[in-house]
Amino acid sequence: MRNKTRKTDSAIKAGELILTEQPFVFVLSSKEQGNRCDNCLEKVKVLKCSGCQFVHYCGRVCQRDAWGDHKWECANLKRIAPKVIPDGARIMAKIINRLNRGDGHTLRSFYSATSFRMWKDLMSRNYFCVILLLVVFFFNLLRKRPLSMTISVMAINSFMILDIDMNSIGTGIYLASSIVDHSCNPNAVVTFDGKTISIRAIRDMTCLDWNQIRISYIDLMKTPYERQTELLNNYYFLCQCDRCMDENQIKYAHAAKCLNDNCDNPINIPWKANCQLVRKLENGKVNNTLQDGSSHEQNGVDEIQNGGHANNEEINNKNGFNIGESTLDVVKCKECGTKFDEKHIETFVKAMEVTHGHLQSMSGASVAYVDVCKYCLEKQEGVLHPLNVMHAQTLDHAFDALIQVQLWEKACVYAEKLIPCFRFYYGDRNPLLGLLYLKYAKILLYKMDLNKALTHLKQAEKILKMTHGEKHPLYREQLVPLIQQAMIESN
Ligand SMILES: C[S@@+](CC[C@H](N)C(=O)[O-])C[C@H]1O[C@@H](n2cnc3c(N)ncnc32)[C@H](O)[C@@H]1O
Repeated sequence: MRNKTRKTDSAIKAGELILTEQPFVFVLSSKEQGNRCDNCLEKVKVLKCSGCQFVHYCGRVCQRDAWGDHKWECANLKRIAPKVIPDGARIMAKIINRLNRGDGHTLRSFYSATSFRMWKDLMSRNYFCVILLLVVFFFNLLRKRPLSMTISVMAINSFMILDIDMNSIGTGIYLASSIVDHSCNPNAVVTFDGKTISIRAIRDMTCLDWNQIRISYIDLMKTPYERQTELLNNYYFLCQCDRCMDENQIKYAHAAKCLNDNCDNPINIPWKANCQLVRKLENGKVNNTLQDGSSHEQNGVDEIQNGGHANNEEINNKNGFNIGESTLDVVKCKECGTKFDEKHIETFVKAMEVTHGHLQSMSGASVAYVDVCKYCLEKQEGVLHPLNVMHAQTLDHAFDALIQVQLWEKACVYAEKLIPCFRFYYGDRNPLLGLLYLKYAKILLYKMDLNKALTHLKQAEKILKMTHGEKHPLYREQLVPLIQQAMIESN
């Protein structure tokens, strides 16, 4: 596959496209079956394949385009009843089909004019991770090495395909793009137009060195510890990026608001036994610093094998960590000296516990609940720091839920509070921040608050031009017409 690549020897400006590529294999999520075309992933009227009665296409062009891959799948799908096929199984079958056709050793996907990756490169490069994964998860389940190897490579190298609103609609393996490592403070971003992946720089670079390019593999609005755990569990490395090690990220993540209204210093109150905010490596070992300042050390390998969970009770007992005792009566703002008494601490702990419970119950749900979010936000008001990650997550859910039920006024209030949180957790050059500005501006436009709408549309333009490029449908078909509308209406 001759991808659109970029020269490696000249400087790169933020916003430049550095790679665009078609997938080696991909699948549309089963939850999207019947809503989107299985080939171009467009959300349009679709018709079922008359052969397998499972996949849907928007028309003859896509059906013909997909036939090379679907032919084999179609014949096999016909034999399955009921047709409930997990996405993982479907993509796995597609990989096996490609490998049987010999594409694993022949299909080259270029990330520069002369350098490329093939499926077999993924198998060998991720060898350590694959072996680890085999030992931990699959050893007893899958004794056929080639099959389990394929599953491991698939897990580590797959990309979630996102729609225009950054919702997941499928999974794809992109051979060249899979060269890129992770950072929670990335210098490049991934976007999709249908199934086409694009990687753009979001920082200026002196040249294109693929060893230095970093994208984010995960949602960044989490504590460093949660991000590290997710990366450890799914990608088998301990993230030590500057954002994970940033004291500010750790300080604000679970912070209380200072009782002094004129002080915005984050206050750290231990709210949950054994709650960790970051994993640190010291002398090759993971040092889990607890929120109360005490710490314990663990061997990095042990940490990986246990997924970071196995020793929780043991740590708890060892440290004798107990909320409600000595640590709590000394909570005092380091900036202004304001003291927290037992009642304030109890209110904070309660707000954190309530929020934690509700966020967990909403995390798997496809929609957030307005009343639940409002209840949590009332408990958080004046208690949690405005940049506390759980406050940010609640606001995020609340904003989406309010848009669903068209409660525009309240949505605007939450959007205002959400913007600084997005900047803090996602950074200033993140597609989600651009989208937030766009969604907020749409509401402002509807409310005829034209000047403010235009200001926010300009913010969205600045970010989305860099992350998506001017040719992307989000920029061309959504943002530009809204800017034109706002300009015409405000004149
Ligand atoms: C999709 S691959 C990325 C490319 C990989 N470095 C390669 O050459 O194939 C994902 C794997 O790369 C490694 N990786 C990615 N980001 C990393 C980081 N920040 N630190 C350490 N290892 C990382 C992990 O082993 C992870 O499972």
